Amino acid sequence: MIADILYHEVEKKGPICVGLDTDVSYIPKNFMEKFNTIEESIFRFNQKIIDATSDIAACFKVQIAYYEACGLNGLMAYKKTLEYLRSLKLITIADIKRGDIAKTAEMYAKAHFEGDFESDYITVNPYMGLDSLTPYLKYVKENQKGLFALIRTSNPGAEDIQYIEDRKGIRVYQHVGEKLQKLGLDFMGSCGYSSIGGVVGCTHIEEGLDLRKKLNHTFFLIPGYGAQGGGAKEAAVYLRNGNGGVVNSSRAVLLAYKKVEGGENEFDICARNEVIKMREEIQNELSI
Ligand SMILES: O=c1ccn([C@@H]2O[C@H](COP(=O)(O)O)[C@@H](O)[C@H]2O)c(=O)[nH]1
Repeated sequence: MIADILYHEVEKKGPICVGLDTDVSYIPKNFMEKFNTIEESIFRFNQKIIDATSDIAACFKVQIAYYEACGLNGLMAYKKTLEYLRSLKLITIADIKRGDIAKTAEMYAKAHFEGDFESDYITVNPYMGLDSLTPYLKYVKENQKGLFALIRTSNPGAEDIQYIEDRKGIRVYQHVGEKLQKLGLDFMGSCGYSSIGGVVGCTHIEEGLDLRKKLNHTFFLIPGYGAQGGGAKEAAVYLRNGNGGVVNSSRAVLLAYKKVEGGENEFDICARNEVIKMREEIQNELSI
């Protein structure tokens, strides 16, 4: 099960997921100019970030929107980035947030679990219902693939729909989390977590405590660190003995060089230092 592989990566390296949300405007000008195409600039930038962090990051999340925004050039960079990560046996999460009727989901599964854009995990939006997840499950069972399904997202507007309560005061996201955990019981790894994971933002500490307690077999992908205001305190509540989740940071890592004088010439080292700092902050919080 992919959950076991990710669990062991976290054990070895700590719970950090590096987010490769590579907006071309983040690439330092002098680096960008070394290459003839946007595709090559994006890919080579990612490659430097990956090489600088692969020993301290449990996994890498590639957010497809940043690549789609650059058209075919971007998608080529996306494909090459995933291939590079997989060639180094690093765990990949394709942040594609798909959600559609089962027949269409079948095509999304084929597109992102096989072929040009193959990834270990993909993110899905389960708010269309559990039938929209069914086509992915055969890949989870037979091909060591995994899902991270949205539960309680990190954005302020998460409250608009995810906080709607039933008559007993139970919120929509709590129902979603419980349904996903139940579905995940058929895909349990020996580590005690399922390959059907959940996305929970580290921007709200109270929800974190409750979710960690109730969803004891759900491995979490935890965005919201850094640029969205989440910190070690909020992220740590989702972890158990330092495991059971990976904390994503994208902008704070990719743009770390902007905080250092002359940093654009060593953006990869700045990214590495940011990951080390983040890992230390979370570890300190866990040891309190
Ligand atoms: O609830 C969610 C779900 C996904 N994301 C994604 O995570 C990263 C966050 O990027 P930062 O730059 O570290 O803020 C981004 O790819 C989002 O699409 C999320 O933020 N919240």
